[in-house]
Formats: sequence, structure tokens, C-alpha cells
Amino acid sequence: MFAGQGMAPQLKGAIDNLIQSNKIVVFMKGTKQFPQCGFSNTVVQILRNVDAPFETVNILENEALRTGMKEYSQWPTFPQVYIDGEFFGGCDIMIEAYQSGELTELLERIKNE
Ligand SMILES: N[C@@H](CCC(=O)N[C@@H](CS)C(=O)NCC(=O)O)C(=O)O
Repeated sequence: MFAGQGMAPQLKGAIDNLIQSNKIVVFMKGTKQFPQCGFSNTVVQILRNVDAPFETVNILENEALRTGMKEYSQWPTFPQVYIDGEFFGGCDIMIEAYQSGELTELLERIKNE
């Protein structure tokens, strides 16, 4: 199946907009204040630790978004982290990038764009 094939154009447009208007956005289970899954919680804690401003979108509140994001990102699970308009990864990738310093480097690079 081609990416985006089964997705309503309005939904795709809304996702595009969220990703483009926030430097960091996390599609996750629960909210920043109340994560409802350990993987999502880990990502929130990492972003807090690196002091990065970020938005979150609770995919548990919208089943179409939950299904749609898997297709949009071609990634089967949550959290899904977008940085600077691009899909960055899930929890494992975030942990790795945090521990290696790659995340801090990337955030420094895009900070003043
Ligand atoms: N290894 C994954 C862990 C995340 C994961 O396994 N998430 C599951 C359970 S919370 C998930 O989103 N499943 C699909 C769904 O619930 O729709 C990562 O690095 O992000």
C-alpha cells in the first residue's frame, strides 16, 4: 500500500499542519501532564531533561488519528516523535539519541532556525 493511500485528505492536512507548526511534536498515549503509557512517558521525560519545548497530541482521544498516524509515519507504534518537520523515531530511538548526545546536537542545530 502506498503511504497516505487510505487516509482522508483532511486528516493528512491536519497532521501536516501539526508537524509543520511545531518544532517538536509527540504523538503519544496520554498527555504531557498525564502520559498513559511507559514508552510515551519516557519520551516526555527525555524532552524535559534536554529542556526542549514540545507539543503533544493524545492519539487515544481519536481512533482515526491513531490509525492514520501509523500509515502517515509508516511506523506501527506510539510514541512517534517529529522534530523539525521530520519523523525522528519512537521511544527506543529517542533513548539512543539522548544517550549518544545526538539529540542534544540536533536540538542545538535547529534551535535558532
Ligand atoms: N519499541 C517501541 C515501543 C512502543 C510500543 O511498543 N508501543 C505500543 C504499545 S504502547 C503501541 O503503540 N502499539 C500500537 C497501538 O497501541 O496502537 C518504541 O521504541 O517506541
